[in-house]
Amino acid sequence: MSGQRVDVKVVMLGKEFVGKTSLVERYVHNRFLNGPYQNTIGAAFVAKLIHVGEKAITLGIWDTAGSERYESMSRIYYRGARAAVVCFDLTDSSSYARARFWVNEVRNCEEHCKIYLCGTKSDLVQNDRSARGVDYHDVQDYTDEIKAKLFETSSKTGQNVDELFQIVAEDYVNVTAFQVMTEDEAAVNLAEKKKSTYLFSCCHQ
Ligand SMILES: Nc1nc2c(ncn2[C@@H]2O[C@H](COP(=O)(O)OP(=O)(O)OP(=O)(O)O)[C@@H](O)[C@H]2O)c(=O)[nH]1
Repeated sequence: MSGQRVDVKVVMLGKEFVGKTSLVERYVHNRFLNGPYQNTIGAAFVAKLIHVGEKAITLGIWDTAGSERYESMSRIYYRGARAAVVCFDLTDSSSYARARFWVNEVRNCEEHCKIYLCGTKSDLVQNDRSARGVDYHDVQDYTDEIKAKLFETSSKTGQNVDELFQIVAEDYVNVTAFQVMTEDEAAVNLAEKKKSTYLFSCCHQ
């Protein structure tokens, strides 16, 4: 993948063991690795081409290490990101507290980075509702407050995984289209302004 042009930098953030790598594995390779847990060291990069309508764009996904040992390194990876997928494990309330930490970090440092909160391992809470450690409504309220989007995913079953990254890509395309539009509008306004300034100055000479 080296040298590949990336349109959108996406960073995966969240406490260790919440399932960031599994989410990327499911999305990019459509598989769920059942073997023993291996923590990410530093970060891993993968690129994926995705279509939004007629438009093809490449997501460059940085999967960071969740261990607090690598916290300062993770900061390097969200620099310049347009989307942050901030993950927490739906069965583990401490991982939700950690997710809020990352949300604050990103909001303070990257004003153009959109935030997607992702509650992982939804298969575990679907099978056993008492396993849920994070209240859905609390998270939804927080998501609204920070103007983010919320997904509950399972990398095991694949639930909502493609949908999450598709929305990331769509939001990017829409925001870019909006920026182009406003830039075009600004150019028109400027041209209009120049014309009227010219008329004004002609009439008053
Ligand atoms: N049941 C279930 N288990 C999951 C799911 N996603 C991940 N896991 C398991 O959770 C453990 C941690 O998953 P990882 O994807 O390695 O977690 P991570 O967030 O990348 O961890 P770090 O690399 O340490 O930051 C593994 O044992 C996975 O098999 C899921 O959707 N459902």
